[in-house]
Amino acid sequence: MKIALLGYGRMGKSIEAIAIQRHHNIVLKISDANSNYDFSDADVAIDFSIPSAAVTNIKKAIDAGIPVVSGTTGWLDQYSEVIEYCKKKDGTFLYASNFSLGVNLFFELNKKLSTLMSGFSEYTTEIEEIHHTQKLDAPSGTAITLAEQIIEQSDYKNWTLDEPKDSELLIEAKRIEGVPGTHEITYNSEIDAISIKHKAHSRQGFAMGAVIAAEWIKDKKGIFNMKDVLNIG
Ligand SMILES: NC(=O)C1=CN([C@@H]2O[C@H](COP(=O)(O)OP(=O)(O)OC[C@H]3O[C@@H](n4cnc5c(N)ncnc54)[C@H](O)[C@@H]3O)[C@@H](O)[C@H]2O)C=CC1
Ligand SMILES: O=C(O)C1=N[C@H](C(=O)O)C[C@H](O)C1
Repeated sequence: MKIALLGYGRMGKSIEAIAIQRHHNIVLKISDANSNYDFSDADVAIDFSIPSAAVTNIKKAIDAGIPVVSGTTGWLDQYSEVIEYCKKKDGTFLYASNFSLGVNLFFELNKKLSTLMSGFSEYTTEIEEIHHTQKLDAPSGTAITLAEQIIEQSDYKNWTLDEPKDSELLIEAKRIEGVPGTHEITYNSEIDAISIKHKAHSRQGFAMGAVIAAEWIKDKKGIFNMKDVLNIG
């Protein structure tokens, strides 16, 4: 498979290493908006860039008729616009806030636990996410997905990074040098606390998941997510 990498930073480089191990070729590497976006050689595009560049990158790949997988976070206020664009152009698009198998299993666990806890108002819920200090967005895309799952099952109406008011679910975003990505959800009462936690040891799981998603999407048409790829949930 011939892959265009839209974004060649920490994730772009990790994806390149895994793609080569799996006998794929990297035919295009984009590092900034002034690069030459010549997709003519590519079967699929993988976007791990920056929040302000993701939408343009995704649309350029769709315009070129190339299926595109995106893991860039921090641009989701434009998600519906991108989905409409992709449908209009009869393109192929897959977004995931987290591509690792472990986090996608964790999403399922989160849904189950939040359903179980929904009847017990003595517990308050909070999410903690920890990432490296170079991360541009807060909270993480993964924490937003976890929060949306909890909100769907509970009386929480939205999430906040600040002191929570009524019906607000607290996400605490910490930045610590070298941390690839840790997410923990805690249900706290006066009597006890229940926590579930996912801790990435490296970027390998994210990169592997992105390559597997690109392999899976290559010859498909439409809008997909990681649940479709992993067939879970
Ligand atoms: N969904 C997932 O599983 C994961 C998502 N991420 C997300 O992926 C994104 C990238 O993460 P990292 O690689 O750690 O960041 P990074 O900062 O190491 O890499 C981003 C790269 O994008 C490049 N860039 C700047 N403007 C660009 C443009 N117009 N087009 C293409 N590239 C451009 C930068 O030069 C940089 O090399 C972030 O949004 C991060 O949150 C990161 C890990 C896992
Ligand atoms: O920026 C990162 O590094 C990560 N970003 C993703 C997110 O925002 O959830 C996924 C992962 O936790 C690493």
